[in-house]
Amino acid sequence: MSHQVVVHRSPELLAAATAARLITRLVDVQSACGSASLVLTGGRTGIAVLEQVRASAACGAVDWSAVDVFWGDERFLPAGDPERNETQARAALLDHVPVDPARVHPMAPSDGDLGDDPDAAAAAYASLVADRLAFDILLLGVGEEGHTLSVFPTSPAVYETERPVVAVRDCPKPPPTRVSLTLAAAREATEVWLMTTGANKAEAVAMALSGADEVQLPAAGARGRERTLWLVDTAAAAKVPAPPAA
Ligand SMILES: O=C(O)[C@H](O)[C@@H](O)[C@H](O)[C@H](O)COP(=O)(O)O
Repeated sequence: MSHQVVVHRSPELLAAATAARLITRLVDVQSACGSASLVLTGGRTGIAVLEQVRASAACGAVDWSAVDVFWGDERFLPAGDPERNETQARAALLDHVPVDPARVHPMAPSDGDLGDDPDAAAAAYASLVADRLAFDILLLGVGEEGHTLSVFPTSPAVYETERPVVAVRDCPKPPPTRVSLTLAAAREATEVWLMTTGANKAEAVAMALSGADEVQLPAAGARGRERTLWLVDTAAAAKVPAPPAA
């Protein structure tokens, strides 16, 4: 399965163009299937795209009541904590579109019914998504050292092949405790979109697109069943090897 790379001239253009792409893709999937499943991520780029979806004149073209919303990973913090990916996604988009609350599936907070137990939160989410992993679109960010979701190089999570969702501890990117889909679970998605900007990501992007091993560069293991799309700005694309001359 090859991957597609789309380069935008700036982070702002990447966010706006990816938002337009996401709206169009959701509309197309809903036209064919009536509903759509979307997995959100955290991080600056992921949230900026959601903000641009909300700002788009085409936002209302999506039947938001027929979108099933999931998260690829979550910071294991109390409900409403401003650092939670859910909190940021709600502020950026979900609180401003008519989603069906029953179809929005956040990962458990650290102060919820499951208690301060990330393993229990991971097991509960694994049960929820077990037979729903064929997500239509799974959005991902990419870290400087090549992490994606909350799967970091050489971490226990990167070796996980049985469970679709795991607890992550001692995460190099704060906060240290998280809940995350595994790469194997992410690969069940129909389309995986990796979105990142900035010169500090150029090395990770180039390594991922040059066949790096997923243990050392987890983003390299993020592939969709039908499509893997890298959405980057010029700075993040700076070290991507030029395609061979036709
Ligand atoms: O919870 C998180 O932080 C994200 O899941 C993480 O994987 C993020 O997407 C990357 O670290 C990129 O973040 P930036 O887009 O802010 O660089």
